[in-house]
Amino acid sequence: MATYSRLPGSVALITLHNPPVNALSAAVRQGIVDAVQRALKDPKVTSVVICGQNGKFCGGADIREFAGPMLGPPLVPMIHAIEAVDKPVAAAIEGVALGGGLELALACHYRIAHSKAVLGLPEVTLGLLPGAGGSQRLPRLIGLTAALDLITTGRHVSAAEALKLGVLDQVTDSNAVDLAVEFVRSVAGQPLDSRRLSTLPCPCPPDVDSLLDKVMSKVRQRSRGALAPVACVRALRAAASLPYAQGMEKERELMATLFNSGQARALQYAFFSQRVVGKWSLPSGARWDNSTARIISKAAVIGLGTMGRGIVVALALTGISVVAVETQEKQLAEASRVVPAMLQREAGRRRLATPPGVISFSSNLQDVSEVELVIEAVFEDMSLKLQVFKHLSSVCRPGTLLCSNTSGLDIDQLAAVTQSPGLVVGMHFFAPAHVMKLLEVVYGPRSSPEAVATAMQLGKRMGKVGVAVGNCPGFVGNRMLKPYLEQANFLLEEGATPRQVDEALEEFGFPMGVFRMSDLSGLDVGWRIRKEAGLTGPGVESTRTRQGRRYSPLPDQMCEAGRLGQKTGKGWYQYDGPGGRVARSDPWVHIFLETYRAEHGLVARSITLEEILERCLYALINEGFNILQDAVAAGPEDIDAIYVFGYGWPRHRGGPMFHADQVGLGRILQRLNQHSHPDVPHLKPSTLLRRLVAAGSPPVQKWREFINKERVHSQL
Ligand SMILES: CC/C=C\CC(=O)SCCNC(=O)CCNC(=O)[C@H](O)C(C)(C)COP(=O)(O)OP(=O)(O)OC[C@H]1O[C@@H](n2cnc3c(N)ncnc32)[C@H](O)[C@@H]1OP(=O)(O)O
Repeated sequence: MATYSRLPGSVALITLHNPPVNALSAAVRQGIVDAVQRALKDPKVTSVVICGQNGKFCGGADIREFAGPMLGPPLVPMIHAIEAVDKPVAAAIEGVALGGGLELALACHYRIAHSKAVLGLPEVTLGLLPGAGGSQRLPRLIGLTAALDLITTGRHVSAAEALKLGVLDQVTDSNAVDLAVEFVRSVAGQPLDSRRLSTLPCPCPPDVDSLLDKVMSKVRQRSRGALAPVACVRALRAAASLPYAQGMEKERELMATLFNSGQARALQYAFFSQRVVGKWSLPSGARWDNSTARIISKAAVIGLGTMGRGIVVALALTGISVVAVETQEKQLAEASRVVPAMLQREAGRRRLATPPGVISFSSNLQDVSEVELVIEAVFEDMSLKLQVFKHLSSVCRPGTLLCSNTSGLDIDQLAAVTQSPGLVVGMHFFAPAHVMKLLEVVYGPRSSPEAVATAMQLGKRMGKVGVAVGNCPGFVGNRMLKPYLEQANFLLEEGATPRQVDEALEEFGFPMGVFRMSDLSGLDVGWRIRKEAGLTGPGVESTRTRQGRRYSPLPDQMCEAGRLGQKTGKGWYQYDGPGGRVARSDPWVHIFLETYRAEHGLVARSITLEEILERCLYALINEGFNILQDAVAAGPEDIDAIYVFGYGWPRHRGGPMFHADQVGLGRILQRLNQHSHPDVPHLKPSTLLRRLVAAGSPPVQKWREFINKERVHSQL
């Protein structure tokens, strides 16, 4: 709702009440409509201030209402009515003015904000555009060029930047509501025509068409199939070329198309998934709201390879003092040189004046004795990690949390060699660790709630999306990746080319197809893991069935030929040289594949894009169902957040489990059955998938409840 009060000196104060962010729900909109009417009718009122309760102006339209029928007064006429008021109206912006919240402020005649406020039109991130006049008013206020940037990226800006851009009239370090009240009193009675943004022309650069074309091609390239950024540019083209009323008509038309698109639903689901994963729970009953996190101020990182360096930077950026340990002198010297530069660069990118944390470098493990938390990031080798954990357990003071950045090794085994297994968890970062948003927090059967809570809290401080997951080989992300990679290799055996597979996946929306990705991360990573698993290496027979399952030796043979990817200048593609980035098809690979097929009596067939997507994605999704069934992930949102934030799954497709829901569980089951083969266990439909289909394919939002019920009745 919204409350109305009259302050001394003829100012009406309208306050939005809808915790936690004063979203514009039906009740709030109704409250605003009523309060504005009251202010208009009251002859003693000469000016109006709109603010939000509890230091938050407004977080925009109530996203939860998008799923249901439209109730209450619509936003657009409400906003028009505010602009039309013949008494000065000011928005007093504290906390946030986002989306519909900023659009409400743009309808006000003046905008005054607290210096800590954050403003923006993030609708594009929800698959929408600023559809309450924002796409037409903002460019009229700050010019087309700046509006294109804010609206197509959805980025949040500080009050200082908003003032510079001209979004705000004044910024204060003290109370924004008091200042706004004082301000509107001082302008009461002054003409308002020039303050109504809908009446102003849109300031455009002379080469407006070429600017719009350039931005359009940039968003198309960046958004890989997302509809909203393209619609945003179209709406801004209308603002630049049409009178306001016609521009609004275009905005309405574009919004209607977006609003009903599957992409908007997927992006809104992704918004809530990100929040759901923060409310973690463990099978033991420990949860985010009944477990206490420790506040870490001093940490250590062991191992300064690529991952370790990124983790050091991520920690230091939060203001934590870091002891960075590397026992190999050459690697230590290089890290001591490179890490401070990385830190400086990242601090600059985040607009921090100086990096807040202090880093000390050491080659001596003894130097971690005083820290509160250690993150081990040594080579992915179990015996080495066990040695490090044993050593840490004796060096660190009692109560120190010991974390491993392993990408899939057994956390419980590591915990077992320490004196306090309850204080051991996995903190699986993604490269580059100071940039990538995902953090898998892996709990073993003995990990304490405090250890999980501390790792999750630390992730949040580092700006990560932390997802608590159970302990199993590969955890969630890499466990699901295995069948995906496997299918991609099988497709090559059957007649596809790396480019064909990659193009299908990139068209789906991945930033990189599986083979380009593999070239980037290095083919030797998987090779080492397969050797450790006894799947390849000296003495292993070169057959296409290993350990009782279909196996493709193709990637092993690539490694044996020295083709390790970008670092060697050759992998599934060829590059300009070692470290080259531009992938070109390589005739060598085509001959290699033909020779391989001939040797194994395989006849290449033509493979459709549909088959590529089905086999790669449905194999991955099927493993997702197995993971839910095994309670390694608490719900589909956890898996989807992992894939969106760590594995390049296109956000406008919500995540693999959301995608399964959109495609239809019955269809996924039917296609898995079709592609299934006795020696490819990954394609055998999961029991959970079968049970969901048998239960009438409930929507993804109901799966958590369904799984819990099935578990109670021991059906899973
Ligand atoms: C005609 C259409 C016109 C306009 C369209 C729109 O306005 S679309 C909405 C545009 N607004 C946004 O995109 C803002 C979304 N919210 C945020 O970015 C953040 O929540 C915010 C406001 C920066 C606060 O961040 P913080 O980290 O402090 O909190 P958190 O994100 O955990 O949110 C707290 C709870 O509030 C819920 N919530 C936030 N915004 C909205 C919203 N606009 N509608 C509904 N609910 C919202 C959020 O889900 C959290 O609730 P929880 O129960 O914990 O999930």
